[in-house]
Amino acid sequence: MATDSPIIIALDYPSLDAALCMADQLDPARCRVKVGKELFTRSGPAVLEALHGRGFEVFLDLKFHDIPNTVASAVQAAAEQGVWMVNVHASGGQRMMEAATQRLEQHGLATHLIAVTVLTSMQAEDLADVGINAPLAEHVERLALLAKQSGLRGVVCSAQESARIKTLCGDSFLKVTPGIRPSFAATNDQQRIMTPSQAIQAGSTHLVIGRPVTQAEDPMAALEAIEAELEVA
Ligand SMILES: O=C(O)c1cc(=O)[nH]c(=O)n1[C@@H]1O[C@H](COP(=O)(O)O)[C@@H](O)[C@H]1O
Repeated sequence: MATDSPIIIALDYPSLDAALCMADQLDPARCRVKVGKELFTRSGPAVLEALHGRGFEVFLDLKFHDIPNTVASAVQAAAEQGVWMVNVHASGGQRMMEAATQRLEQHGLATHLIAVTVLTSMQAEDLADVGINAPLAEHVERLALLAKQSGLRGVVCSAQESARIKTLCGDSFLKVTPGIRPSFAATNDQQRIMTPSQAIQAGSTHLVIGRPVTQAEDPMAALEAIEAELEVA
């Protein structure tokens, strides 16, 4: 079932049952879902089949980062399982991203391939620790442009960077933004955050939201509060 909603709910759970318990409270007409490293490592492709069977479009968030051929093959494997979106780390470089893009094209696979720029949990000091002394925003811009030049459909970035990436890479280049914190939610380990409506106004095309919904006492009420906030924005 396709949805127009920009909301992607992160199903960060340690088991298939726990993830499906949450998915069963959600409506595939009102959000997409994201399967990340913990859930996929525990449950494998069965979780994709179960979510597809319930009508959800799935973002498989495994953030591939390896030599070009290995990443291209992993992206192909994800796309052949019918996922709506899959991602790689832009810092894997242009040849890696191009190999993945070309592999999808060669096999006629329509899955959206996007690249992580700088994780939303990171700040400038964290980049400096790994030898990147450019200002954080500049490094995000560099990686977004590299992803675009490599034929990718968009990036994962913080909503704080969406406006600048929109100017540099255009409206149709996807800006998928985690680190979304509605006014009622805790920050947790995220650093570069924005509210849902601020993020959309800044040019984010998709909002990745995990704990503010999945750990809410009433997850559907939390999702509805976010939808209401977006409608009035
Ligand atoms: O690729 C991602 O989805 C991602 C990239 C990033 O820079 N930051 C980030 O938080 N994420 C993911 O987005 C989700 C955010 O979840 P919450 O912090 O619970 O809303 C988690 O599943 C993260 O793995």
